[in-house]
Amino acid sequence: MLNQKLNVTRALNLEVVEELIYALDPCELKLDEMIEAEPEPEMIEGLPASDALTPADRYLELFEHVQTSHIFADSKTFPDCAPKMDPLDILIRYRRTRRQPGFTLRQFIEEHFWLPETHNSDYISDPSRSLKEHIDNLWPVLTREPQDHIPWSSLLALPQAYIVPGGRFSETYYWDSYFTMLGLAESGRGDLMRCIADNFAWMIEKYGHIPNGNRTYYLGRSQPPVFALMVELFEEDGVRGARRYLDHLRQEYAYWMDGAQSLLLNQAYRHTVRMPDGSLLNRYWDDRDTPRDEAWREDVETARHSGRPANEVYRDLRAGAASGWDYSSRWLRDCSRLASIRTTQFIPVDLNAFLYKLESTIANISALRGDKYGQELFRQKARARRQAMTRYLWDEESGCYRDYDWRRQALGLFSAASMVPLYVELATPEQAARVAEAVRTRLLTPGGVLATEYETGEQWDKPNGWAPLQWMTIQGLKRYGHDALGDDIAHRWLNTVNQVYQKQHKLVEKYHITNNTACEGGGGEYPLQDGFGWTNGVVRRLIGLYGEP
Ligand SMILES: OC[C@H]1O[C@H](O[C@H]2O[C@H](CO)[C@@H](O)[C@H](O)[C@H]2O)[C@H](O)[C@@H](O)[C@@H]1O
Repeated sequence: MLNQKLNVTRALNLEVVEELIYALDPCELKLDEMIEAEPEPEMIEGLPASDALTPADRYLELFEHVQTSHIFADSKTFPDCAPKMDPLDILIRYRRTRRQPGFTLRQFIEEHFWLPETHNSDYISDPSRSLKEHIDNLWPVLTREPQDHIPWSSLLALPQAYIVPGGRFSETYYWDSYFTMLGLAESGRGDLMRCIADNFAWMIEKYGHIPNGNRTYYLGRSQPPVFALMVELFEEDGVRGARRYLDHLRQEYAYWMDGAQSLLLNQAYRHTVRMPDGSLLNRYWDDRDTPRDEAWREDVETARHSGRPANEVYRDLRAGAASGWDYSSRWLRDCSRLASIRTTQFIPVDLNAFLYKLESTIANISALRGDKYGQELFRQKARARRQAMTRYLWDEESGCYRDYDWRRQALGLFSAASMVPLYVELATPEQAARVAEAVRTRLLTPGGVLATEYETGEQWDKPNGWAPLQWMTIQGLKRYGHDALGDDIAHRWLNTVNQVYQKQHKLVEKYHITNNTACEGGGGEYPLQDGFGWTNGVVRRLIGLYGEP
């Protein structure tokens, strides 16, 4: 039996190796060039560890049967179920019994799996509490203590406590955590901030990068790289010890730049793209090109109507999830069709601004440690990235940053991502003034700043406003002296969140912000979620700065 299990595990790993090899777009990098560029051992290093198979890998046709049978309304429910016994035994039992009279899938699943707990679903908020009190009282509800890993479950155990967003999101999320930490600092929870950062440092050591979230099915990708901003937050808020993360920052950088040195002009490999002038910029990527476990039904459906090779669509959907903007007109060739998604063909302005911050932070901490060589090396990388961004992502005519479609060699859409270069202070004062004007005239609404100008039915588009985008816009503007606009947006956003809180006594993931009366946001592939980690974080920070609305 043991040998049998080992063979299955090996077979699955080989499948992943093959996936990685064939998943590379031949137009981007030919196979023999790739082998020359990346020696074999390094490629194998990028694979998930053998104990990190996803539920789709483990349950094979049982997984597909569950996802297609609609026994759970949300595609994420089954991947989050923990098995009651060895998955291989479950699969064997399934194969043996599925055609027998009286077999029902729902009953089989309930007998063999623990369904996910919804920790905060029984939380009742106290309407007499102010917004600030409500948020401070919610931190313990959204906190998960380190726990033993349930064998074969998709949840990756973490060494320290962490905050989850809430609702269906019962695991930690990379970029959410930074915006959550802003509020934790304001609530005097430096202890939790440290735990969260240590968890991410631990994941860098264990997996070589910070995954989208602590689930096996999130290991193939990361999310907007904000670890450097977390480290900086420590210094600002007096939590000592930011310097000890230098090695982790450098390791995260190596993940994002993997393969870059061997790229010829116009070639791409994983997250890196060599531009026509020889400069290097980055894109979002996922090492897999299969339907996402947590959105399996949706992805299969999208690919079916795309008229494109399914694996290409899956990769672009996964890369879109890595961007944190899942989904948005930013990644679509045709704004009315998710199937036209081309995330891997875009050089995103926010991703490159975050990497500029990472390079600058490595340079700064190297200087503090007396490493002059490291300091100059990373200063130079940051300078080069800023130049390349100005060349390819800056739109002089409309005065804003835009994503760049490197395959078509054309600018993409303007969005609130244009504010990230201001947030990380890579824009010139002249560029910042023009971006401020573009935001004021094109994205400002009664309730805050829109993600984009386009109404597509996707959640990272009009009419939705999101907490992380408000925060980076407010602070980005203020960093360049546009205080009046920044303060105005802060008040609009506080008012939005408070209006809904007064009626419903909860904070949510995103808001509909185009009308004078704010309401809950919508759109996208899953229903609106309550909680909500990053909204709480940003609002708590703004209350500290501006007072209660
Ligand atoms: O289940 C679908 C997708 O859900 C996540 O994305 C959304 O929620 C995250 C947690 O708040 C947030 O970080 C992201 O910006 C949202 O769009 C998840 O991150 C995706 O990977 C997943 O496929």
